[in-house]
Amino acid sequence: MTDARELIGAATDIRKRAYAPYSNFRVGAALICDDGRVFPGCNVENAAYPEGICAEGGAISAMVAAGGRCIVEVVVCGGAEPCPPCGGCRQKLREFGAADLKVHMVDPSGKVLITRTLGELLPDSFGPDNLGITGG
Ligand SMILES: O=c1ccn([C@H]2C[C@H](O)[C@@H](CO)O2)c(=O)[nH]1
Ligand SMILES: [Zn+2]
Repeated sequence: MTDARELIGAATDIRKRAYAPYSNFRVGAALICDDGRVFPGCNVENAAYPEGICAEGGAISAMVAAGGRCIVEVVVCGGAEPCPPCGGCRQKLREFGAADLKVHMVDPSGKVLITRTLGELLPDSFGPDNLGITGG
């Protein structure tokens, strides 16, 4: 894993900032860009439930706002059990990550529970290349 400790630490730390009063399920995520920068995000729920955003979405937004376009590794931290990215987040990751992008699911102590590639999580995916777009 690339910069394992930094990426895992960023995900477990940001999880503490999660705003999850409705589900009480805190999630932290951190991704590392091809330029080495790390972007964390946490879930932010809303009284209008569907308006809540996932931790991964927050991290992706932070990356894009900072000019990043290529994700090389991701860590997601939920509870004691592995927290697999939801379907929507898998698709969002697909926009900026290749099929061999590693997604590590860790517990709050930082222990890696499961590692999957994005290709395993989202096989036969639809991405920018399907629209003839190679980079944004
Ligand atoms: O990978 C995941 C899975 C769930 N959640 C959030 C959404 C919601 O706030 C809470 C319960 O589903 O967890 C994430 O942030 N990332
Ligand atoms: Zn999600």
